[in-house]
Amino acid sequence: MVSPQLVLHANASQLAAAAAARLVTKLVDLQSFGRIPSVVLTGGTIGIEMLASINASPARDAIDWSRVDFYWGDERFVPADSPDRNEKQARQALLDHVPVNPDRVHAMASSDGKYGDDLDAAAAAYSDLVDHCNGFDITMLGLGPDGHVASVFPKNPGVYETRPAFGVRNSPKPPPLRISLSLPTIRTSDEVWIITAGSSKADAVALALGGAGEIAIPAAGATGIKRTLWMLDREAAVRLPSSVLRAPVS
Ligand SMILES: O=C(O)[C@H](O)[C@@H](O)[C@H](O)[C@H](O)COP(=O)(O)O
Repeated sequence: MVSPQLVLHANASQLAAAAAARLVTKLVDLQSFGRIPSVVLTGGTIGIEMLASINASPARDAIDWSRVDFYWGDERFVPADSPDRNEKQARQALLDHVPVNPDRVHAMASSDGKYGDDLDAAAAAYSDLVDHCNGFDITMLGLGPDGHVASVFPKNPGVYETRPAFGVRNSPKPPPLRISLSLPTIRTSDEVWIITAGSSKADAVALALGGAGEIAIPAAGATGIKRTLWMLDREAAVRLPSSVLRAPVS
């Protein structure tokens, strides 16, 4: 397992802009080799701000958006038009403003979609979809103050999940019903980027990078095959020992 790489930024808006620039560059690079990149998007404040930053970037149109496969790390199991939907927020921030191929936007079902309110059927369908894609190029994740990534919460049954995707009930973070990729599936990604800002995340960052196990801190188990990249702002990094803070702050 590759050791995590740490990049620090001065504040949340610089972090979102830097993550956006990094994703644009990565997608252009992968497409220059004739690849159709598969990217796992995240919900959450920074995750959506990053997408909006891509949309505002002049480099946005350097990407052939019709040749990118989009997945989600998790989704709230609510009606499609709910403002809580990660998909809706991602579309508003970026996906509805670029010429994506609708067949390559692989959203997790909503509670008023094809599977109705059957959370387990909706999760099983996403499991089947993910089973047939051979891993991801980049999985982006936000981080909760409790160390959750996607909707894998500490000491919750989800930390033991081995299915590609699963239903979450009683999520500690509202809304209660969700679909999430499991940690083993996140680990099929070539690169995992954990992008987080703010002092409320500092303890979780320090525990995840300080050797905590994934049952207590699921972020500790969010690793990529080739790269695990932690992109932080100063506040989220404040509990890290100086020995870890080798990366220059931008
Ligand atoms: O659906 C979700 O809620 C997210 O996927 C979740 O994993 C999020 O990324 C973290 O909770 C961080 O969220 P914030 O950046 O808003 O704190």
